[in-house]
Amino acid sequence: MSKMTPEQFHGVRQRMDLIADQAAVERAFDDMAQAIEQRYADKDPLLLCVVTGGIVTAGLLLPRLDIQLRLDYVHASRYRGATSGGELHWRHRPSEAIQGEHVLVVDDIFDEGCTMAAIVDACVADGAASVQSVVLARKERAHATDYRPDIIGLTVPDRYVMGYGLDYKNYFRNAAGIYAAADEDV
Ligand SMILES: O=P(O)(O)OC[C@H]1O[C@H](OP(=O)(O)OP(=O)(O)O)[C@H](O)[C@@H]1O
Ligand SMILES: Nc1nc2[nH]cnc2c(=O)[nH]1
Repeated sequence: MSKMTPEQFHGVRQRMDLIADQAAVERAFDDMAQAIEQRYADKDPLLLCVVTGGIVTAGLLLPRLDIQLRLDYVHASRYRGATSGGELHWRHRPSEAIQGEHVLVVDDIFDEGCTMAAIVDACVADGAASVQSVVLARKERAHATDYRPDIIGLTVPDRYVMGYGLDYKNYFRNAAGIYAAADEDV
């Protein structure tokens, strides 16, 4: 995994713009959790975290959910440390575990939408009883698919965003807010 120098890291941090502060993001998580509880109270869903970016979203949702549920993960990535997407690479697809389940796919962002659409299609192909999705953020842009997530925390501008699990060149996933990279850094 490639590294940034401290000078590069601090430069990106100084230039980035705040999109949603910690309080706004935490409120979005409360709303997402409420929507999930309403849909899945009696369904014993299988939450499917999309690694890596979805880890923080799943981790902040789980303790807010007071319902019977289980957790598994898929690992599918298009960006792989870059700021524009490419082909989807599957690294973990738990096909057998998905058969007959009410699956809720959990990810950090719906941008072009290709990643989520492909994961949802894969779950259907693997025999899920139902498949819905939740994302922390949806980008305000035209998407490359007709598929839309069922539950969306925040809408963010069409800029490269980071924080709360979203990376910039593998860094900033731990930022406690959602930030947009400056044009010169994208
Ligand atoms: O809507 P799309 O344009 O398809 O992009 C969304 C995907 O991009 C990011 O993953 P990425 O491929 O960067 O991998 P990561 O989870 O390791 O960050 C993000 O976590 C979503 O899964
Ligand atoms: N970190 C990050 N990952 C993405 N994947 C697709 N779009 C984005 C984005 O704006 N930021």
